[in-house]
Amino acid sequence: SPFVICSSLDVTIDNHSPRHLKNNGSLLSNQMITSIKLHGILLWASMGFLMPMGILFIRMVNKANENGRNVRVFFYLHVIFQILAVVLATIGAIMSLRTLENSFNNNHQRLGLALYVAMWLQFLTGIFRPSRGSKRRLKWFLLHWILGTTVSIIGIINIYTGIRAYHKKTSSSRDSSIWTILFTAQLSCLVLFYLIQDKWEHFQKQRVVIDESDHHQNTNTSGRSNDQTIQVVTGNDQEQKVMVPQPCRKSNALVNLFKLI
Ligand code: HEM
Ligand code: HEM
Repeated sequence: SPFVICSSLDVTIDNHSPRHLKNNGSLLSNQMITSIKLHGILLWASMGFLMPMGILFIRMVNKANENGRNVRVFFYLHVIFQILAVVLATIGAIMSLRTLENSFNNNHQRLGLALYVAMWLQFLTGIFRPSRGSKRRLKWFLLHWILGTTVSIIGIINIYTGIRAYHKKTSSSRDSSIWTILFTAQLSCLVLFYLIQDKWEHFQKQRVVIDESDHHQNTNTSGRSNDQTIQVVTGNDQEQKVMVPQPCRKSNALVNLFKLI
């Protein structure tokens, strides 16, 4: 029909113009597809991998030995990964704003734009942090924690919606479902990594704990191995507090915060 001839002519003559994308986006130039792929790869690498990895590294500080060196290594890993994440996402942002439609008429695009802004805000809060122990540090940590976690989670959601948008635009169902599965597999690896590092000391202590209980069974005939008490002598002589040792709870800054409140 004349319409088909006309629109295909349009495509061949005006290959790089975004004009023909307006008709529900089914006709895409090769250049546009390449731009979208590059956009997807950059933002996947940034918000789908580097950013969550950076967060995992700073969480490992809590577990790191008190020798100071490890702590600093994990802090630098946090900063390096977040700098890389911001650089890649910013390149992806500039690229997509220059080559894609800029219509911002769906959630992926609007949420994406908000993410670019929030990510930069987060980066700036990271750089301008008050020193540990100062008054503003607690408020800073709350902001950095909430904004950082939110950006990372919404970033992950936006990668899923991005893969869907890619599928809609290119109508290649096989392509998009495999990327969804791959991304989910990669996220599962990150979660596994988090769980392992969280339990690492526990794994290493397995033998020690068994040895200890053997020791108690041999020496402690009463069978109660945990009957030590600590007596706290207060100013008032009559009043003595008897405290039974509690098993150590793992805590992090947020738990400490709630204890404070
Ligand atoms: C967290 C990561 C991501 C963010 C922040 C993000 C952000 C954006 C933004 C702001 C736009 C609009 C650009 C413009 O029109 O100027 C856009 C469009 C688009 N993005 Fe993403 N994106 C992300 C991940 C992905 C991924 C992994 C893919 C998969 C290939 C993808 C595919 C697309 C597609 C196909 C469009 C075209 C417009 C549409 O129909 O939605 N995005 N993205
Ligand atoms: C967009 C980039 C960034 C994101 C998404 C991010 C995210 C986070 C998150 C979620 C935490 C809390 C981890 C936990 O659960 O304990 C955290 C902690 C921290 N971040 Fe970032 N961060 C970013 C950039 C930076 C930068 C650039 C710096 C410094 C130059 C920085 C310094 C810190 C420090 C010092 C902590 C530990 C605070 C404490 O435990 O007292 N962050 N970050």
